[in-house]
Amino acid sequence: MNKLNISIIGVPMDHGQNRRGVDMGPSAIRYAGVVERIESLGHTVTDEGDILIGPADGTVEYATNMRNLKAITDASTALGDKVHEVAEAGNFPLVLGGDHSIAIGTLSGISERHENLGVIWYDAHADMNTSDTSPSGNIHGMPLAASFGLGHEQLTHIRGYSPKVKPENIVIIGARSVDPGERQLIKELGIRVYSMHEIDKMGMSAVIEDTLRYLKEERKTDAVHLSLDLDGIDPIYTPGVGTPVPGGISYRESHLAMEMLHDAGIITSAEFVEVNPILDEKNRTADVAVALMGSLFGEKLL
Ligand SMILES: NC(=[NH2+])NCCC[C@H](N)C(=O)O
Ligand SMILES: [Mn+2]
Ligand SMILES: [Mn+2]
Repeated sequence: MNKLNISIIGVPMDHGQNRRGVDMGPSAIRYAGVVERIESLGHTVTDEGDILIGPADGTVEYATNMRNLKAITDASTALGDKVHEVAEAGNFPLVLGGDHSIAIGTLSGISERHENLGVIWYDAHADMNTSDTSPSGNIHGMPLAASFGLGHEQLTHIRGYSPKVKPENIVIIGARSVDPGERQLIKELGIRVYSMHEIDKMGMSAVIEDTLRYLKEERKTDAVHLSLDLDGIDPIYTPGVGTPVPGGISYRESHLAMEMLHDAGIITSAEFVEVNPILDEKNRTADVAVALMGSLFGEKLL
C-alpha cells in the first residue's frame, strides 16, 4: 500500500455555531490516539499543532446575519495558509475540527493547487446556506456555499480567490436535514446528493461506487477532499455533536465507505469535524472519528 506523509492540523474553532465545547474536538481526537493509530498503518505522521483562534466577536450581526464573521475569516485564512504549505510540501493534510466552518479555510488551502477539485461532503446537513438564507446565522451551516462562491464576500474570497470548487464536483452523502434555501440551490445547481433515502435504498456500497465513478470518470477530478462531519453518522454512535439528527448512517456503513475510499486511492486531503467532547459520552465520538480514519488510511482485519 501507498505510504503517506500525513500532516495533522488542529482547529479549535467553536465560533461557527452556538454550543461551546467543539473547540476541544482536536484535543479529544488526539486523546483518542489519532497519531498512533495512523502511524501503526505505516504512514509517517507529523502533528503540526493547532491554528490560533481569536476571540468571538459576539452575537449575530444584524447587518450580515452572521455570527463571528471576523474571527472566522481570520482563522480560515490562517488555516488555509497552513494547509497550502503542507500540501505544497507533498504531505496529506488531515484537519481536525472544530465546527464545520473550518472547511472554508481548508478548501481555500487545497484548491489553489488543483484545476478540478472534487469534494465528498459526509454530513446530515448540506451546509449550503448563505447569509441570506441561514435560519441561524451560524457559519458552520454555510461552508459549502461559500466554497462554490455564494454568500458573503469575506467568506467566499478567503485567500483571495473564488470559487474553490465547482458545484458539479460535490457529492453530499448522508443528508437528512436540509433548509429551504439549500434545497433550492441543490436543485438549481444540480448538486449530487445521496440522502439517507438513497443510502437505505441502494446500500452504502452502491452509493460509494456511484460516487467514485462520478468523480473519476464523469467529472475527471484531479484531487478529492473528504469533509466528514461526525453528525453524518447516527447519533447513537456519535452523540458528541452539536446538531444531531436521528436516522443517520450506521457505524458499519461508515467504515465500509472509508474502506472503499481507501481502496480507490482517490482521497488527497481530509477533515473530521464537529466532535464536541462536552456533549459526548466518554469520548465515544472522537473514538469513532479515529476508527474511521483508521479505515480511510488502510486498516484491514486480515
Ligand atoms: N456543520 C453543521 N453541523 N451544520 C449544521 C447546520 C444547521 C442548519 N442548516 C443551519 O444552517 O444552521
Ligand atoms: Mn452536519
Ligand atoms: Mn456539517
